[in-house]
Amino acid sequence: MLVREYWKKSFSQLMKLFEVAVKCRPLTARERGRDIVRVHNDKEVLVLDPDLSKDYLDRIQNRTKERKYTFDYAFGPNSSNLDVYKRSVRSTIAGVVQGLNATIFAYGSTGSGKTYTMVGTRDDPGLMVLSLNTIFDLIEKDNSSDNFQVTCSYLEVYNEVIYDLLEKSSGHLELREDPEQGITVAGLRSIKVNSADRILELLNLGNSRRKTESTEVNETSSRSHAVLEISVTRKQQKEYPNQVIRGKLALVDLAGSERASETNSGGQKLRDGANINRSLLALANCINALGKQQKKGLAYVPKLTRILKDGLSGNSQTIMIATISPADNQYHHTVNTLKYADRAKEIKTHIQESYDSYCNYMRNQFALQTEVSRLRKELAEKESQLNAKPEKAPDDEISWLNTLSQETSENVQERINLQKALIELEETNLRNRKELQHLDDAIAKQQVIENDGAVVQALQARRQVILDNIRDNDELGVGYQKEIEANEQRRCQLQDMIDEAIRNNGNKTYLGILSQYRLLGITNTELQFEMAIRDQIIYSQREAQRNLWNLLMSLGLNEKQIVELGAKQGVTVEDIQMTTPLGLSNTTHTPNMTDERYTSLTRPTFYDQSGAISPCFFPQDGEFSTRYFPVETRKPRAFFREEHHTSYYYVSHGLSPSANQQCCSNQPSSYYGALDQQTRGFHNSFPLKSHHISPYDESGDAWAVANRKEVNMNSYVGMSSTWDPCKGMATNHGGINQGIFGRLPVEESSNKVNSQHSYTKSPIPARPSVPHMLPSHVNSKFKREKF
Ligand SMILES: Nc1ncnc2c1ncn2[C@@H]1O[C@H](COP(=O)(O)OP(=O)(O)OP(=O)(O)O)[C@@H](O)[C@H]1O
Repeated sequence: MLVREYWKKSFSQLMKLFEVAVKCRPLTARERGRDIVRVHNDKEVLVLDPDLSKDYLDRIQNRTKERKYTFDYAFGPNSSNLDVYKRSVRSTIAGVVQGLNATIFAYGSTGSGKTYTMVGTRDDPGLMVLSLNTIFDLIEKDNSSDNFQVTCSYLEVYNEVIYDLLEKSSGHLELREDPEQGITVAGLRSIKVNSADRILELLNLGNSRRKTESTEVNETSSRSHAVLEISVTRKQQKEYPNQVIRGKLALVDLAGSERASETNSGGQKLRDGANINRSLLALANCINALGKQQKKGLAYVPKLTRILKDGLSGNSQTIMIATISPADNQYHHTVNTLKYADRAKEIKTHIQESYDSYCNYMRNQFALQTEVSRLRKELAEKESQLNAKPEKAPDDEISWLNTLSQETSENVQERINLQKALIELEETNLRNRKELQHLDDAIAKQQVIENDGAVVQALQARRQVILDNIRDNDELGVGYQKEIEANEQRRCQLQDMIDEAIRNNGNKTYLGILSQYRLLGITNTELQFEMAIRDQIIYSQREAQRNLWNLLMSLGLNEKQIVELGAKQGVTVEDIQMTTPLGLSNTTHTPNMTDERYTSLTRPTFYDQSGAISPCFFPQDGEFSTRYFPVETRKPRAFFREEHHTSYYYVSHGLSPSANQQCCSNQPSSYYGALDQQTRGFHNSFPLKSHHISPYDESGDAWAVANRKEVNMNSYVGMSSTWDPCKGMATNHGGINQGIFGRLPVEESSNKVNSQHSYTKSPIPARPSVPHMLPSHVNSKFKREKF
């Protein structure tokens, strides 16, 4: 398959960029405990309460410690490494041969089976060996006549020091930032491999050099993170002769995720534990920033995160294999691992968000690059003309022009880089501030409700790291700002020189192009920057609006009172959920606030299973649908859009979105795509997978539920005119289609969306907070002039 086609295909599989699999190992011969883990439907993991004495009453009153989670894949104790590989990993490996990056890492507490899963045994080879087998198979079957080279390196990170596991007595290795290759480990041995046969041997050799300790939980517990990197270099012969494509696959066997205190360690081991956890925390942050560029100025980025940067960012595919033990005495570790893996599912949302901005960014970049290369070509032509006719332009003049052209080009490039860095910094800071708010919420919730000292301490430590990052980023931003000012000064000087030369020199065309080139470069950069700032301002204003709502509600006012109070002052107060559809509708849409469901703490927001607010939904009413599809019909349909997203969900009962015609069946249909105001059409839409009539359809009305797996795992989008999905009962919405975006409960048989954590049952404690302001170092020129 051509690389281009592969990319097209892989974009459609974008939502598979991050997947979570859980693998439960069998009880070992030494373990005498009870098996408390059950795997259902290849996706669900049920952890039973280790306390057998809990009775039926405890169970129905939800007092047991039984926990249930759903993942992309779940494997029980009878699954072999090959089973795990075939279902969850194999499809990813094909991408590596086509030049994509992928990271597969095993996460779990000590003794849960990480090394077994990654390395395996002769009878049950692990993911490292199986992946290499596939790579060689694919290369053998490739009929493109391209040349391939496969190399492996194997390193460990122990206490923030890097060692080469393929070297007998490796010293400490250093990380280097290479402008072409990104982050590299200086002096790391990279072995050319021609077949997968040797790899298990090499891995075993490497593993025997890993730092292991006997902890209370595991006799030979790995105290380090081990990274096997397989690099596939493909030299193309036909499509783009001699173009080299590199795909990297990182297979990571992390150190045990248990807390230092849990392994009963002290001294050196305690320090190991701290470093292991620091790396894990950073890895989690890095994964959370998936799809983003490397963020500048983070206070400290641990080695493991830096090493894995390429494989965790951009459009790399990442698979997390969470390993658990079925033993009852491992209950806490098992639940902690599953909770962490469950949280990792949120990463998909980030990917979607960053993909949208990534697409915009790529479009701008492409336009800019095309323009720049056109002008470069013109410049080169003019230069060759000048060289060909030296009598018309003396040598010193040509060299002066060359220098001027070179400096102009550097000045433009520097400006682009600085603006890009500043934008990235702003994005990092926004994310940091958002996380800070979440942490404040979580700390408040812990202090008020659950009062778990250890959790509060961990949250506060994380809070401090974020605060440090914000401070460092602010300082860095001021530095960038100064560099931009210097760049601007140089730009003015260069412009003066060009203007002067145009006035005095006959070679006007050349200088004119140079000037145009410089101007276009700057204009493009500024446009890009302006767009990013605009996005940020819109985002910040929404945040500020939300914060103000929280603030007002924490003072004991409910929404109705706030709206009335505003009306008395002649101020129109918009609902917190309200977001004007960008350029699509001028009418203000406000949900019916007199509805008795919307009392002060019961916002029409859904909460996910951890109690955090799930991505906001954006309801659109029937009027909006009619605007786009004026054909009179009784079939309800609705469009809705998530906040900060430009694409819309279309949900209908038996109506196609494109032709506004009856679908072949009377099933609920749901699509994801873009609305066009001009043509009033729904473009580039694609149907959402496996929509089905669910138990929510009880009302007999059009409550369509679409599995949004491609977009955000486990989230569902739907609509109804007479059905309240939160209460699980029929209700009267006065004929208005209600757009809902939420998560399904674990038990699909329940007929409520998110019944366990619906807004009526778990309100998030009110938190006084101040509106978020733009960081002070945002380019003040844009702030003043444009907004
Ligand atoms: N699927 C499995 N089938 C049989 N035995 C297994 C399986 N998974 C793990 N084991 C056994 O469980 C024990 C612990 O496994 P392993 O060393 O892989 O754990 P680990 O998570 O890497 O631990 P640590 O973090 O302490 O290094 C080993 O004896 C291993 O052989």
